[in-house]
Amino acid sequence: MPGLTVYPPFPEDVPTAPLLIIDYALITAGDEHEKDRLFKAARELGFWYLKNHGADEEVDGMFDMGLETMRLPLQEKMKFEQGDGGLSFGYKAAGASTIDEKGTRDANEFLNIAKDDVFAWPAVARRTYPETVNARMTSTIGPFIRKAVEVNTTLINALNDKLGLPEGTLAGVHRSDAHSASASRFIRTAPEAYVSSEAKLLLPGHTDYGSLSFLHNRLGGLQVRMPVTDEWLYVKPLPGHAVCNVGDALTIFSAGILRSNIHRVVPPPSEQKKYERHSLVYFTRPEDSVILRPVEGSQLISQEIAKNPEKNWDTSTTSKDWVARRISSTRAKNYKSPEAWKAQARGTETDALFVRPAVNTN
Ligand SMILES: O=C(O)CCC(=O)C(=O)O
Ligand SMILES: [Fe+2]
Repeated sequence: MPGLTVYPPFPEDVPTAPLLIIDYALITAGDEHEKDRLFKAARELGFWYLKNHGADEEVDGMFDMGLETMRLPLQEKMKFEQGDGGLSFGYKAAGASTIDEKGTRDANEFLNIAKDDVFAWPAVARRTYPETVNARMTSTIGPFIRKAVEVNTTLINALNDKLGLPEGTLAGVHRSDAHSASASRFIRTAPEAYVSSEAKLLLPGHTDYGSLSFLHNRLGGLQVRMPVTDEWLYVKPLPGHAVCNVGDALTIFSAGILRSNIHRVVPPPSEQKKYERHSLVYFTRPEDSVILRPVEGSQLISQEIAKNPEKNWDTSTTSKDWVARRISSTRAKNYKSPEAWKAQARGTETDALFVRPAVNTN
């Protein structure tokens, strides 16, 4: 059975998040007004829809490949389990992650495929994958990853311009031939989880670890937490539109100008609950050895740093370690205590991470 290529009706009475629709064709044509709109979306909500991205066919293929892989026997999939060491490449079984500080297990299966393996194919750069992945490496996964890299690079270059950075500054820390944690992720969540999930959360509130995410949904469930009001609103899937969002690394590179917004996944709304949920993301993450701190060369970023002297945006952490900390700390096997979970599993979602301890003047 192919993936769910139709978009089941989304209920009319459910409030949805007001994401701007950015036209990728205008961005590639260098339209300054559209680039301004992209910059606005990346600063204010950190999420936007992207139309005319040209990846629909590749996305359909990835949904089929993802499902073929998920339908393999669990025992087969477990041969490719991602492990507990902080690398996210490979298969993650349902229940292998925690979704809250009590250690409640998640209900999602993931298939994460490293960009480095796709570009190195048939050589192995990071790890091996199930046969269903190997069989489609050239026909499906390669074309999708190349499109996703192209789209995210174009958006990153547009943001680079609007931040007033010298040309190619951000692209220079996201070179596609350098090793990074960049990867595609296919997610499957069975409808039983919508009722059995203790916390009624499929993915807890989080920010993405990397720079830019290129997400494809057919079923509702994704929610963003609105700035100011803190209200959780569904992101309605729109045919032909990707959902893009800023991750922690772009927030740090820009000293907080770009917004890595908190989001989560809950069961699909009303009638949509009868469907199994599948989603597909491509995460662009910085090169492994890049230290996460504001980049130099932009007046806008320097001014932002000067305006907020209480924030220390220099994490002194490489991208590789940043991602590893966030991934390994949510593995169920690594669960220690509510305090440890809260301290370790979060990124920019605790602004506190970047606030220097108050100086005691008493
Ligand atoms: O499944 C979705 O809609 C979102 C997934 C997500 O936020 C993630 O994998 O980081
Ligand atoms: Fe996410």
